[in-house]
Amino acid sequence: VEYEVKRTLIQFLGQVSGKDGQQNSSLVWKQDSDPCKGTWQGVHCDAQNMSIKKLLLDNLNFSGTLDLAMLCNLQPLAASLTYLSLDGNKISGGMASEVGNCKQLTRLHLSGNQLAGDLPSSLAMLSSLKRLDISNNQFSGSLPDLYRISGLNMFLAQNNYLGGTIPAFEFSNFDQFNVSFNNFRGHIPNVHGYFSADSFLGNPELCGDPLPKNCSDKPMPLSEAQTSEKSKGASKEQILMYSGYAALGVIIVLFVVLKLCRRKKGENKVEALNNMVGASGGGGGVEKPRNVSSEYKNEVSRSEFSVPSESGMVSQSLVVLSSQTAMELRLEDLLGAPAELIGRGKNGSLYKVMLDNGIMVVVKRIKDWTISSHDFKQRMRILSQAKHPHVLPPLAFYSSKQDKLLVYEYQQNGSLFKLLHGTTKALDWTSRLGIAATIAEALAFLHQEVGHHGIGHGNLKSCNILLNKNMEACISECGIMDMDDQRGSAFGTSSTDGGALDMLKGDVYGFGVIVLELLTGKLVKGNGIDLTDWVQSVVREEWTGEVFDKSLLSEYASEERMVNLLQVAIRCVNPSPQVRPTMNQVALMINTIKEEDEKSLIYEV
Ligand SMILES: Nc1ncnc2c1ncn2[C@@H]1O[C@H](COP(=O)(O)OP(=O)(O)OP(=O)(O)O)[C@@H](O)[C@H]1O
Repeated sequence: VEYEVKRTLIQFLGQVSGKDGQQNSSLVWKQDSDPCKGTWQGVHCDAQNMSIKKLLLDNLNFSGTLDLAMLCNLQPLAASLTYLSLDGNKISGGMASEVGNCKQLTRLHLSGNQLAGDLPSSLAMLSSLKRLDISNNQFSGSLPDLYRISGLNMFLAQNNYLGGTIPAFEFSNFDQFNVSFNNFRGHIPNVHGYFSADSFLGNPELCGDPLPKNCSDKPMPLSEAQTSEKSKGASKEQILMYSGYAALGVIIVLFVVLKLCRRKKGENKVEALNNMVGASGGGGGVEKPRNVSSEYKNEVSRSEFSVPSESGMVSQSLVVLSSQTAMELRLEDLLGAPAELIGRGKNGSLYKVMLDNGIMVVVKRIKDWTISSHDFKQRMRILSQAKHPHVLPPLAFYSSKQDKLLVYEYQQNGSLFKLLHGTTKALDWTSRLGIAATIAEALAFLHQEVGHHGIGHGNLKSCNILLNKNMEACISECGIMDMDDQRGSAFGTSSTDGGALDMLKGDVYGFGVIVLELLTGKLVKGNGIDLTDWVQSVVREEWTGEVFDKSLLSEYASEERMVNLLQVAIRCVNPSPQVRPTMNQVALMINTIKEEDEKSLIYEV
């Protein structure tokens, strides 16, 4: 291999690894050795002509900058390199236009880095390219003409800030295609059924099949509305149309006021969701939807739908996360539907909303959460991807500076809190143990899937454990509370520690308290007594038997296994977060108890 090629590769490695020109400790690329003799890790050569074919440098914790110009400007290298992979590092910088010189590239994998800036138009000149993965970066701007690359069969660009419209790709050529969670807008070109909504979700201004959002319902973005009006001026037709709208608006306002007044009647505290978002939209940013079917919706969306984002320029709308749900959920549907306030916690308010199509959802409104829209969007994306049968996913969300709305499916069987402390028949031991095992497993899953993103549940308590239609426990409202907001002392975490680990250990504490509720049947704060303190003091006095719910003892449930479960709970609520087990360990311990319980039942039968 030529001296110049080796020198360039060593320089490239120095830059991209972020070791200030020094070699990454795990890789030994030396000028006096030959990259094609197997000593340069990550370098693969063409055995016949000893040219560099592949650079595979995934997950090496690189934190430098990407200099594609350096690689692709060196003719002998550009002429042989077919595969460049740098997935899963922390590389910053952008994609230099010189990438277009690496004409032999068939695979370019840059996923999971911090690359930013526009994609160069020269990318579309890589006519041999088959697989392009730029997902999970911070790329922005519009897509180059990638549809021109006839052999491209994988394009992954999810989780960036890419915008503009999606060009008419020949989707039948692709086995993978994903542009979800970007800022793409407009009509999705015909995918001919090759890809589902999952490939396009999380682009608030994108519409059409396979997304549930019809393009005809799409509100015109404020910026576009403003510029088009400014540039063209109002035509006669427009003036007529707007005065028509105004007259219609007055009628609709009267109609809505009348309707709301009627609805106010009765004991139920019914509120219209549009009022609540109206508060946040007070800052301005009124925008007219192009074509909304009913008059009522038209009014609602006209006055409340569009709330300016932080930038004040781009309109915000509901981001639908779940393609499974058959409903065409739109913000105006939510705002127009009757909403009943069913909870007002420290996190925000909760509304039960009956949609036009008869589906019941709940909308959690969180006010003044200091998370940026971008971080919130990322968080929602991550959470929506952590799918588990016992974790209730958000169906959709909406974000403005003051308000965050989260939509969940309504669970008609209520919460574990109600089940334990309400008036219904007491739960038996097997059901309680089953619930503990289910929650432990679901929470362990959540921690494993999203914990490394610094996300945990954050507010685990028995009213956030809901019972689905099969009466199985599901964890709800995951990840919508920051550690900073958490009840530090109650969760036994010090606010100074912070960080993801604390969040997870806070969840372990919350879980421990739920198990104590299951075992004792007592409220967490009943008559001013803290359940955790009470249990610990009773156990210290060696009166453990006194802790358990009397109805369990009379059932002749195994006290031994109840004590085992109690011990797990006590470990979870240890005042020192570091000493608490992980949720994975907890799930294993509880499963063992459950298995023993099941065995004993079989034995008894
Ligand atoms: N998806 C849902 N379906 C049915 N009931 C729900 C749903 N989500 C929450 N609830 C119930 O609605 C009530 C109010 O919920 P809310 O989240 O406002 O209370 P909270 O959890 O105490 O508040 P916070 O989360 O702010 O601490 C609770 O009893 C809860 O169990």
